[in-house]
Order: sequence, then structure tokens, then C-alpha cells
Amino acid sequence: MSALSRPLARPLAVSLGDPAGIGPEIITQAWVDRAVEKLPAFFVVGGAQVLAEAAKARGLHVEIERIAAPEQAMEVFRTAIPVLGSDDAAYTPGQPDQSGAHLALHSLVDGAGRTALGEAAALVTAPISKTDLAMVGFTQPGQTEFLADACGKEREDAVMMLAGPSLRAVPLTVHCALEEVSGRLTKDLILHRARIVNEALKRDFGIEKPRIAVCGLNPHAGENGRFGDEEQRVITPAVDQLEAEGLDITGPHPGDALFTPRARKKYDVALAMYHDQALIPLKALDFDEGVNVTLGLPIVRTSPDHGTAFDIAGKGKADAGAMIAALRMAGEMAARRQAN
Ligand SMILES: NC(=O)c1ccc[n+]([C@@H]2O[C@H](COP(=O)([O-])OP(=O)(O)OC[C@H]3O[C@@H](n4cnc5c(N)ncnc54)[C@H](O)[C@@H]3O)[C@@H](O)[C@H]2O)c1
Ligand SMILES: N[C@H](C(=O)O)[C@H](O)COP(=O)(O)O
Repeated sequence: MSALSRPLARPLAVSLGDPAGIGPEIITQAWVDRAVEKLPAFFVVGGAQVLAEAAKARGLHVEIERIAAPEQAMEVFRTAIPVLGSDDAAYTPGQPDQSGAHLALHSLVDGAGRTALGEAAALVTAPISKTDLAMVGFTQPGQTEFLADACGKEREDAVMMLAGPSLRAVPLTVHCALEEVSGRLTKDLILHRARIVNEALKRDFGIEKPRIAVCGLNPHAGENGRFGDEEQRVITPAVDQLEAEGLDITGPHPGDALFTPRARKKYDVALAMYHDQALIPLKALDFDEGVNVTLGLPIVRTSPDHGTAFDIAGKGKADAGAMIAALRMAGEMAARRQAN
């Protein structure tokens, strides 16, 4: 048995996400599919009643068992969904409220804390609503920044990557208004995040020499300065420096041309300049299998690429594929770290 196929010594922690979203139903679906999908053992932090009702609404027959400590999940997972902690809320699919937001926040905080303490092999977060969490005291733009804070890292160190079967893409700037992107895009930011991506693809994905392709910001990568100068002023100097450091990196490439099927064969990851430049191609290609993974942290964290989907919650329509992919990827990354 290779080190990577050895079972994980600890379970994954799964945070519930907003209980009014599709998180609870796709978690229960993933548990039902655990054997077919060969998923590692996981426990959910809080929400036993929410999970039971979400499963029922989806027509799933699941057992739910409260556990007192994460290690109990390894055994319990075979026969029931292990749930740690007694936090709960009413199940009101599609109708988020403050008590649900409190539950989502507690689940995230506790799951992250336990993973950082080594009680779980990785953290898999179900989707939260940033708007609703902000109403109960969540101050960060998203879970990525929350986890940087929780792990005692700088915000710049936590790098969002979206990964699916067809593409890996990193937005170098993330949750900010489009008009702020140019100002936030500095040479230092590109250098810092590209180095983190390079190391993480080696360490967590086993890619010996990652091939990195960098997008321009402007149409046609600026068309030699006719449509903007960020390529000449900021992006090209950063790419040149990274190349001189020994990274296998090219660009800036026109952002549209970089996502054609032919171009995608030539790199392992695309560095995009802003959120939608990375997430539109990823979600267009791989929505039902896309994973949001945070690079650069001491813990492994993944999440499905979609949001709370309040419009379909509780209706039996939510596809659990991205959650299953997030659980699988977290298990593989944790196994790789366990082996090294
Ligand atoms: N990982 C996360 O925590 C995460 C990711 C993205 C968005 N969000 C949050 O979710 C909320 C809603 O965001 P949004 O509307 O932009 O995106 P969304 O992904 O929730 O929904 C977009 C569309 O895709 C559909 N959809 C989403 N997931 C699906 C699934 N598994 N199966 C079938 N259809 C699915 C929805 O019904 C909707 O029509 C926002 O508050 C946002 O901040 C959270
Ligand atoms: N930008 C992410 C997406 O659309 O998939 C999403 O908002 C999640 O971000 P956090 O993981 O930082 O919450």
C-alpha cells in the first residue's frame, strides 16, 4: 500500500454552512454516497437536527449519531453521520435567519479551531452566506480570509484556488469591487501569491514543477499599452522576476485566450487578476465538480465551488458533486501531508 493510499489517521471536519442553504442536504447526500465515492471519514460540527430534516426533505434515510470527540468519527462514520457538538437551529430551507447564521458561524469557528489543533485531518466548509454571517459579527470578506486570521497568518498568505477536472485557476485579488482591482494589483502581491501557489502545487498536489500561466488584466493583455498599462508596469516585471527565480511561468497572456481547450493543456494553473476572471471559466467548465481550496495555510481546507443556493434549498435539486469533490480533494491533500 502506497503512503498516499494509506487511510487517514484522523477524520475530516465539515462545517455545516448556512442551515437554510443546500449545505446540509449535500452533506447528507455525500454520506449516503460514501462507499461508492470512496470518501474519507468525516464528522459535521453541529446541526444534528438540521441534517436529519434536510435528509428527510431529500428522501434520504440516514442515521445521525452525536460524538463527544472527533476520533470517534472514524468508527461511527460507517453506520451514521457523526455530529460533534449540540448547536442546532430550526430547518427553514431558503429562509436564512439570525439563528441559522449563528449556527453556521459556530460550526465554522469550531471546525477551524479543531483542525488547527490537529483533531481533524482537514476542514471542508459547506457554503455560507456572507451577507447573513456579517449580520452576526463575521467581519471577514469570506471564509478564506477568516481562516488566514484563525491560523495566525497574513491575509495575503491565504490563496484561493478553484480546481476542477478541466482547470485550476487562482484569482489574485478576490472579494473586492472591480474598481479596486487595479490598485490592489501590485508586483509584491503577484510575487507573494505566485510563490505560494507554486509551493502548494508541489506539496499538496504532487506536481514536481508546476507550469503557471498568468493572465493580463486588460483586453488582449493591454495590446502593448493601448488598453491599459498594468501589464507593462506590474504584471510583466513580476513574471520576469519569478522566472528568474526558477518558476516555470509565462505571461501575461490575454485572459480570454488562456482558457481555450488548447491553451489549458499547456499549464497546471492559471493566475487570474480578479475574482470572475478565474471563477467564470472554472464554473462554466466544472461547476458540479469544482472545489474551492485555500492554499498557503498550515491546515488543509476545501469547499464546494458553489454558494448557498437558497433558491433550490430543501427541494431535492441540489447536486452534491462539488461537495463530494471537496471531501475527496481534502482527503487526498491530507494524505499527501500525512505521508511527508
Ligand atoms: N463556498 C462558499 O461559502 C460560497 C461560494 C460561493 C458563494 N457563496 C455565497 O452564497 C450566496 C449565494 O451566492 P450565488 O447566488 O452567487 O451562488 P450560488 O452558487 O449559491 O447559486 C448560483 C446558481 O447555481 C445554482 N446552484 C448552486 N449550487 C448548486 C448545486 N449544488 N446544484 C444545483 N444548482 C446549484 C443555484 O440554484 C443558483 O441558481 C452568497 O451569499 C455568496 O456569498 C458562498
Ligand atoms: N469566491 C468563492 C466562490 O464563489 O466560490 C466564494 O465566495 C467562497 O469564498 P470563501 O471560501 O472565501 O468563503
